[in-house]
Amino acid sequence: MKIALIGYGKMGKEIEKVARSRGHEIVCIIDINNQDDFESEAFKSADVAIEFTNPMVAYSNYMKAFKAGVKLVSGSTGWMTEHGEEIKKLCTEEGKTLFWSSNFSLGVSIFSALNKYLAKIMNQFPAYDVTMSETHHIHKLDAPSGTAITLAEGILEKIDRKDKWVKGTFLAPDGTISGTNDCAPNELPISSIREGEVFGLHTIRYESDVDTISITHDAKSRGGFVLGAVLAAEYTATHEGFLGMSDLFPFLND
Ligand SMILES: NC(=O)C1=CN([C@@H]2O[C@H](COP(=O)(O)OP(=O)(O)OC[C@H]3O[C@@H](n4cnc5c(N)ncnc54)[C@H](OP(=O)(O)O)[C@@H]3O)[C@@H](O)[C@H]2O)C=CC1
Ligand SMILES: O=C(O)C1=N[C@H](C(=O)O)C[C@H](O)C1
Repeated sequence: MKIALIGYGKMGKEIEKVARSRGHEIVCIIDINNQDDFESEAFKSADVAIEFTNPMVAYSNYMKAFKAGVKLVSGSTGWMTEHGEEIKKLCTEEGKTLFWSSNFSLGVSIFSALNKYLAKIMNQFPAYDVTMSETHHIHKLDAPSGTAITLAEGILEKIDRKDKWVKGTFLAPDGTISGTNDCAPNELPISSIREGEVFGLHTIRYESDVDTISITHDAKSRGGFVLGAVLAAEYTATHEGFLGMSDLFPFLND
């Protein structure tokens, strides 16, 4: 399969290696300095482009790839709130294709199914309140993480006494703390910590007066995200529309 890369940072570079090791050809690499290449024949020849950039530029990259007629896989986070509905509509009603996930790892897909199952149980036990926390490396631009937002949406779907997630405390790389976890009973706070080179740590915690139940996913490397993105590209080559992990792993759907 012919793959183009958009964004050649931490994820883009690892995806290149895994894609080549699975027999794919990298036909074009677009980074911040060669934006004209969206119009190149090499880019247009790709079966799929894999995009990992940042919250500010992801949307405009999608528009450029759609214009070039190239299907997309993207893991960029932080753009959904502003442009999510428009992009979904372009894919469901106007023939464009984007496979997007806030987290491409199989482990997080399993964790996400477990999260929803636990939330469904905890809906019956109001003595427990739920909070979330996520920890990532100091270079990360968005907070809360895209994964934390997706997990929070899974909880809100199942727990009737919660109807919105809110930003909780934020521990910045320089050690300063801002924000608060004090919130209304209907709100689910997500704390964010930025330290060192942490790949991605997500915890969901249910707490009563007498005990705590918590579940955690801890990424040991970027390997899971990278393999998942390449598997998603292989899937996207033969599928259309707005795609996600529930298409790739339908057996995990509830
Ligand atoms: N869904 C998932 O499983 C995962 C998602 N992510 C998300 O993916 C994104 C990228 O992560 P990561 O690779 O770690 O980030 P990096 O900052 O390491 O890489 C991003 C790259 O994109 C480049 N870039 C900036 N602007 C443009 C542009 N307009 N067009 C093309 N390239 C551009 C950057 O260049 P420069 O440095 O010069 O600005 C940089 O090389 C983030 O949003 C992160 O949250 C990350 C891991 C897993
Ligand atoms: O920026 C990262 O590194 C990651 N971003 C994604 C997110 O925002 O959830 C996925 C993963 O946790 C790594």
